[in-house]
Amino acid sequence: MSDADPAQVSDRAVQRGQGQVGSLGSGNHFLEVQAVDHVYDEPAAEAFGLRPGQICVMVHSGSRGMGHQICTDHVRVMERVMPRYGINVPDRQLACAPVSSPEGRAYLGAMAAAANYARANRQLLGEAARRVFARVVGRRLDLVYDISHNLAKIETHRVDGVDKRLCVHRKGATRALPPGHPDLPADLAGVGQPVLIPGSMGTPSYVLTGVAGSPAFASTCHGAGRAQSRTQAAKSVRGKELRDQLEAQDISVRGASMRGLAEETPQAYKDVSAVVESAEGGGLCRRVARLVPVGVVKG
Ligand SMILES: Nc1nc2c(ncn2[C@@H]2O[C@H](COP(=O)(O)O)[C@@H](O)[C@H]2O)c(=O)[nH]1
Ligand SMILES: [Mn+2]
Repeated sequence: MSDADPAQVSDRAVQRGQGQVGSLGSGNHFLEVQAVDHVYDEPAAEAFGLRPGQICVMVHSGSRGMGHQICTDHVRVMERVMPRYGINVPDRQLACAPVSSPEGRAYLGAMAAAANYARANRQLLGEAARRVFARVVGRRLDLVYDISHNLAKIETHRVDGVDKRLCVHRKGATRALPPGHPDLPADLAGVGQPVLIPGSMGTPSYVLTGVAGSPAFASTCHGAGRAQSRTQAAKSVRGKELRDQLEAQDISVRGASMRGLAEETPQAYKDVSAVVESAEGGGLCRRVARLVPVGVVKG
């Protein structure tokens, strides 16, 4: 993102980022080998380079400790300056300042820097996957799309017939540009932006595309979303038992810890197919392909 302002990133954040670049991270982050098991829209799938039976790699990772530190640093600043702007919030996590204020601009600049770091991080993870695929199966991996989520960006949207500059904050959400959007590269102009909605390590994930007339500022959900807390999930199953169950369904699982695996049990997530159907029904996006897990690495 060209509006990144590295001067707004603290030394502590840089330090945390330096040690982690090229790593997956724990929790819901993953690198998953998947197979395309259903295509809903052949022309769109073809434009994205997807076909039935094809093997893909989906990577979910972000700005790691650097992003976390940036958030901590700037929330602290926001808390301090809120009274100056007459802002009162019920929870400190909602601490904020006007977008155009020095504090608001500083945070947006730091957040854009974190988004660039996250992209570099995913490029390294993608490159590692490419090298393994080239060495082991002699095949190339081509990029379908790389997109951030949990990000605020300044964008232009038409509101009541007038173009407006808005700060669009996508939390638990991702961008879904419709066909013909000026920010799309030429090869995607006729189809729209590829949208990735992962499910869980034991259920399908989806590739969708943005649609015209979205009522959500060209946004949709990013993922099925949790149905159970990590504690509830870890109480419901043991990591080893879960890994055996998934292996019995021909899904290979590698995780940094058994407790971490249990916290990520598929039952801890909502039914991704139902979530995707409602997003499509709500006019936010359109299904292109369904992918099923073959092997998953959890950090
Ligand atoms: N295909 C997989 N999907 C997974 C896995 N672990 C979590 N998830 C899904 O990803 C999203 C992440 O969304 P976020 O907004 O919380 O970052 C989450 O909601 C799940 O639906 C996995 O191992 N494989
Ligand atoms: Mn995420």
